[in-house]
Formats: sequence, C-alpha cells, structure tokens
Amino acid sequence: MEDFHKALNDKGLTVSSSPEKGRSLLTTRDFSPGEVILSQEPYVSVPNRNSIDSRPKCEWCFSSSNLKKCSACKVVWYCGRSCQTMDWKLHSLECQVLCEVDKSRLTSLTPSIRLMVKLFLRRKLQKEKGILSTSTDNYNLVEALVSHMSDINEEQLVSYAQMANLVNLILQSEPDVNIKEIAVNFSRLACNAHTICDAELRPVGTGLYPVISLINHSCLPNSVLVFDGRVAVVRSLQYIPKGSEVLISYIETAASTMTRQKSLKEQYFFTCTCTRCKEVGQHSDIRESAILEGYRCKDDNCIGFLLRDSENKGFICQQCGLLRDKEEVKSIAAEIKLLTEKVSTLSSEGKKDTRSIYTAIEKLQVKLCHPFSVNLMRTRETLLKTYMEVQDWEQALAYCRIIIPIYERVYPSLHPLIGLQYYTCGKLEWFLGETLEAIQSFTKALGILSITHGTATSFVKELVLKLEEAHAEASHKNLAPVRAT
Ligand SMILES: C[S@@+](CC[C@H](N)C(=O)[O-])C[C@H]1O[C@@H](n2cnc3c(N)ncnc32)[C@H](O)[C@@H]1O
Repeated sequence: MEDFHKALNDKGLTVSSSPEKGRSLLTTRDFSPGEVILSQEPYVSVPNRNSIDSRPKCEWCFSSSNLKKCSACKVVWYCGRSCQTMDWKLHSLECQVLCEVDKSRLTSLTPSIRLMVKLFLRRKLQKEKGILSTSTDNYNLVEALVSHMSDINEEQLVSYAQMANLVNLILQSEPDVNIKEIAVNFSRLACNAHTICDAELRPVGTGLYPVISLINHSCLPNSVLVFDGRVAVVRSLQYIPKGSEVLISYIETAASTMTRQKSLKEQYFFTCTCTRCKEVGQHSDIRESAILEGYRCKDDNCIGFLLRDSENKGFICQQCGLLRDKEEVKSIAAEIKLLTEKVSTLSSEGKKDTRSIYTAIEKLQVKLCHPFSVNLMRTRETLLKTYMEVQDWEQALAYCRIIIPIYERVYPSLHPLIGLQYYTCGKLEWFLGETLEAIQSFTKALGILSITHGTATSFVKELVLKLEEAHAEASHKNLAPVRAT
C-alpha cells in the first residue's frame, strides 16, 4: 500500500476518506486545463457485443479492422500480431477454458461473464507470477473497490449468484473458484467498471481500472475521462488547485436533477450533493429541469418554460402566461409513444429504414417539447446518424447545425460531445465546399478536443491536419475569412 500511495504522490495525487463518499482522489499540486491527471491500463477488459454494432472488435485495442479470429477458441478476435502478443499470457489461459466450454453454452458468454472469467484468470496469473504485479496493477486494488453488497436488492443478488454459477461452470477445470467472491465481484463491476469508448465516444468495450475507480462523481465535474485505445485517461477540464477533489461524471449530465439523482441512486447507491444537485427545488433548478424534460409554449415564438398550473388544467408558460391544455399534451405524448414503440420493434427486427418514423417523431416533439429538450435532441442525433449512413451530406449538415446550439445549451462549454459535433460539422462543410465555415468549425472543435482528448492523440493530430489543409485551400482559393459568430 505504501508503494501505491508513493506512486500516486509522484503524480501529484493522494487518497482521502470520508463517511459520506468513502475514498476520494485529491490533488497535491495544481493542474492546468487539459493536463493528464491520471492514466491507466485496464486490469481486465472485454469488447462489447451489442445489437446496434455487432461487428467484432480486437480483444486488445478494440479496433474493428483487419480482424482475425483466434483459431483455437474461435471466440476472441485480434487486429494483428502485436495485439495478439500483448494479450497472449492472459488469453492462452482463457483460450484453454473457452475451448472446454460446451458449444451450446457459448451464447451465454456475455461480455460481463467473460470479464469475470478474465478477472479470475488474471488474478491467478499474477499470483503465480506469470504476470508482474505492480503498485497500481494488482488484485488487492480490485478487492478494495466498493461492492455495495448490503445495498443491492434480492432480485439483483439472485442474478449475481446465477451469473457467478455460470462463471464457475465455465471455469470447471480451475481449482479454488469461490462462487461467493465472484458474486461480490459482479457487484463491484456494476459500480466501478467503465464503458470504454473510442475517440468519438462510441462505446466499444468495458474495462476495470481500479485506480481510476477512486474518482468520485459530480454532475458539474472538473475532469473528464476519455480513452486512448484501451488506456483510460483523466484530464482536467479547468484549473484545479492543489487540495481539490478530482471529479468526473458517471452519468449523462443533460438531464433534470431528479433524473440524474435517480440514475445515481439506482446504479451507484448515493445521493449527489454537487453544486448543481444542491439547487434542487430552487427556481433555477425547476427552470432547468422544465427546459430539459418539459414542454414548449403554445406560442411558437416564445421560448418560455412550462410548469403545471395549480388547478391541474395543464401547463402554464412562465414567460407569457399562456396555458397549454393537458389533454392536448397527453394526446401528442401518446402519438410519440406509439411511434417510439413501433421504431424500437422495427430496429429489434433489424429493419434499417426507420428514418420516416424518426422524422414523424421529431415533428411531434417540435410541437410538444421545449426547443432545448433532451428527447428532441436525441431524436435529432438519430436522424443525423441515419442521414450520414445514407450519405445525404446536406441533410446531415443541417442536423449537425441544429444540434450544436442545443449541446451548447445543455452541456458545459468544454464537453467532448460539443467538440465532436463541431468536428463532424467541419468535415461535412469541407466536403460540401464550404471551406471557410469548415475552418470555423474545425477551430472550435480543436479548442475543445485539445483539452478533453489532448493534443498528442492521433485523433486530434488528424483534426489539426484537416484544419491546416482547409486553411491552405482557403488561401489557394483566395477566400476571405468568415466573421466569427
Ligand atoms: C467508482 S467508486 C468511487 C470511489 C469510492 N468512493 C471508493 O471508496 O472506492 C463509486 C462509489 O463511490 C461513491 N461515490 C461516488 N461519488 C460520490 C458522491 N459524489 N457522493 C457520495 N458518494 C459517492 C458511491 O458509493 C459510489 O458507488
């Protein structure tokens, strides 16, 4: 443990403990915006397998190109020799285990089950000195993670026990399998594992990073967690003075306080007391929640937010006083619900042509929801994706431009999603010959992504290159700069 604290201290960090939060990660020096606070390789990780993106991914780096299946187990994929070699020590053990699994049971090898099998095997390898343990990479750190076993309900307990039994069956040839410990580890994973995302924030896998897991949550965080391949990197979003707590967000922050509190309670078993959550019940919080999840004013030109009226007739605009009838609201909401159910059935059947339904949902949401509503924003994100898929670049650009001001309203100014959206916008503008607009968008993207993703990543280097090329093109065409908006 002494080595662990020294390793953290060398990075300008320390651990403190409190009854309210358990352990917290604190800074012992100042950090400037964009600086790496902490980075870590996963103790164990596994690629995703979901219905939206069923392409396999490399077991080591999560890439989806040039993949070849392991010829022995036929479960795991690699993008090349170097990733296979890096993973070899652990995979050679897992491979033997997987080869013995009954073929009928292979479908039950979900990512969580595989993660648990890998956790058991990596611990064994470190115990037998097949893989070196270090002060920041050892099983003791996994055992120290919170499990919230006393908080979980019976249904969840039963589910963890069943999953632990399955892991035990898969590890049939291994001695020393402790089913109870595996069930506890499932509970640990639920509140400590991280979704690994690619540079564009698309989920690609799940990983356990025991040092990163020391970081507590805030709905108004001073740091951000991004991934460079399999490495988790925490960067400061602002100047963080010595003695501050490092805080990231565990959840989608574009949501009302009630929604955020509910998801934190359900998955992480705590009530957030960050500055944003402390405003609950105050006018500013009521307004924000009604904007993010409420209805729009009957007057199309008014962007006031609506609150339920005291006589329960409907919802009153807090700006112009117009009443929106509750029956009208109910009927549009019911139409949206029907269409949403229809589109989710079609998607689950693998049908791709759902754009017309999303367009109909968007039309109804424009009528019903506040212009900065999160639901409307999500529908527009889906529409942007579908236009990109069919290579309708003009429509995609139109949606990109509609979404940016909404992101700027619902997220803090240095949110990676805003940077990524500007980047997409710039690429579309450039492709469509709008060079000067592209320069503006790339510049805005770079301002954000160089803080959240860092300037050394290949993703940001590519953006810098695009910006330089766009500048060269503009000067070659003798284009005058567009005025900043
Ligand atoms: C990933 S762990 C963070 C480190 C943890 N505090 C520990 O002692 O290991 C997540 C857990 O930390 C606690 N936690 C995280 N953020 C919190 C916050 N803002 N307030 C209170 N508890 C928090 C909750 O118990 C949560 O399930």
